[in-house]
Amino acid sequence: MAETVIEVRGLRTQFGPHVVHDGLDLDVRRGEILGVVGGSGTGKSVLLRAITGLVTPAAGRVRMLGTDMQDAREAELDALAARIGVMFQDGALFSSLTVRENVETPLTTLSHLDAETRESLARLKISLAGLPWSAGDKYPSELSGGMRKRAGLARALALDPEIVFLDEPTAGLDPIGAADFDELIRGLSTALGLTVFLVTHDLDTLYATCDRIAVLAEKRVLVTGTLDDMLEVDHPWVRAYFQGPRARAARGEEIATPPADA
Ligand SMILES: Nc1ncnc2c1ncn2[C@@H]1O[C@H](COP(=O)(O)OP(=O)(O)OP(=O)(O)O)[C@@H](O)[C@H]1O
Repeated sequence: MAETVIEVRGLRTQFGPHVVHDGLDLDVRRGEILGVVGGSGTGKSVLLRAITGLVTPAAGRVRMLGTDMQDAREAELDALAARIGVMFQDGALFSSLTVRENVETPLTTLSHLDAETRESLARLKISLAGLPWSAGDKYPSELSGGMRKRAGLARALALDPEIVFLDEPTAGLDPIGAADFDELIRGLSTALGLTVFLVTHDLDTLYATCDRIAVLAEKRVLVTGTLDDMLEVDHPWVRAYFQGPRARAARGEEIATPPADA
């Protein structure tokens, strides 16, 4: 079995009295695309932020790429940060910088790179994310939503990460743009051996890209498994989500239409 690159044990996160996760365990394996799903407010984004060190857990442990994050020194956390990439829901680009400058930002941490090499690497990542060369000279406000997402992905890929975290990458995209993005993620994962932690509500994305699914409910990871495994899970939310009409459509099953005179 593939190496575990993220190991979460007994995670508790809370904001004041509001407990989001309690006793949450999760393993992510090298090279897989793990889809993280759950109802609105179940803590998918907070889990992504807790694993990437942007939210401090109230209890529990996160071990990523061999580093115990709660015991690590600052230098170790910096080294770890260079091995992961994060794409936030809105792209989180700096509006006053061009796309190229945005993608160059993480590269400035590599002091041995001169400006010309930084620019070439940024351009490479921009085209890897499926954007035309010319997009590098544009400001985020000059791009469509789909292009902004690709720019966010290019920035997440800037440092050749081993793991990328994607928070609802297809939200707000039209179905064709979303399908293109799914293909891009799958292609990058295969070509680069990337591990992908993918938070999504999008059933089509799950079916098109994910190797495994983790379902968040009741403050923890309720179940993990393949999409086929999800059909066997006897839990009201899991049943409604994976056996509802949208899931059936995503699987390509025919949906029975009521007779005209019904
Ligand atoms: N910085 C914060 N301060 C206080 N509460 C927060 C903060 N961030 C998130 N929360 C709360 O934590 C809970 C989980 O939020 P999160 O954004 O992770 O949900 P989600 O599962 O990603 O939801 P959605 O599917 O709607 O995006 C919510 O109740 C949210 O209000």
